[in-house]
Amino acid sequence: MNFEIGQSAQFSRTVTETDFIMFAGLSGDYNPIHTDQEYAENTFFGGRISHGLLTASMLSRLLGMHLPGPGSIYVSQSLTFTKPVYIGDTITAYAEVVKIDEDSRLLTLQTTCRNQSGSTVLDGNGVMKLPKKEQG
Ligand SMILES: C[C@@H](O)CC(=O)SCCNC(=O)CCNC(=O)[C@H](O)C(C)(C)COP(=O)(O)OP(=O)(O)OC[C@H]1O[C@@H](n2cnc3c(N)ncnc32)[C@H](O)[C@@H]1OP(=O)(O)O
Repeated sequence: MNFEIGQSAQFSRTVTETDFIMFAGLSGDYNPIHTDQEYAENTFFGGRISHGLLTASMLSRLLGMHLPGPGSIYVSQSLTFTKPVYIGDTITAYAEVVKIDEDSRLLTLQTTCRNQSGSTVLDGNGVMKLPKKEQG
């Protein structure tokens, strides 16, 4: 396996209102904290916040496309949503290899998402199974 402890990858994107609407349609989760401005403004959060799994979907892209990348499959992912994500926030998803099990072809990555202020909004660990050598 051509991976090493400490190897990392990241990318950033800005969350839009369209993301909220499309994710609500895709998932069927129309929770008013995401979809109803008036409702959300009257909560502790002061406005609509991202679906937690919309933010987490950035990890899917990071692990599936970058590290370990295409051909790998998700085995597990822990998620702690530490701060809300708002429309217009620029989120950086980051993954770092923390464990390599050559025999079982399992890679464990520490995964975080941070906002433009550097605050962690999501934290967890992902485990990915790598394809056999002959599969790529
Ligand atoms: C399944 C989907 O439909 C729902 C989602 O995906 S929600 C999106 C993902 N989650 C988040 O974005 C949460 C991010 N994390 C946080 O904001 C905080 O870590 C926390 C609020 C979860 C916990 O903060 P903490 O300070 O440790 O805990 P408190 O319990 O003291 O809460 C702080 C204030 O938050 C208010 N609050 C909690 N839950 C709700 C809620 N469902 N709606 C509105 N407000 C909520 C809580 O009232 C506290 O405010 P208070 O003035 O102190 O009472």
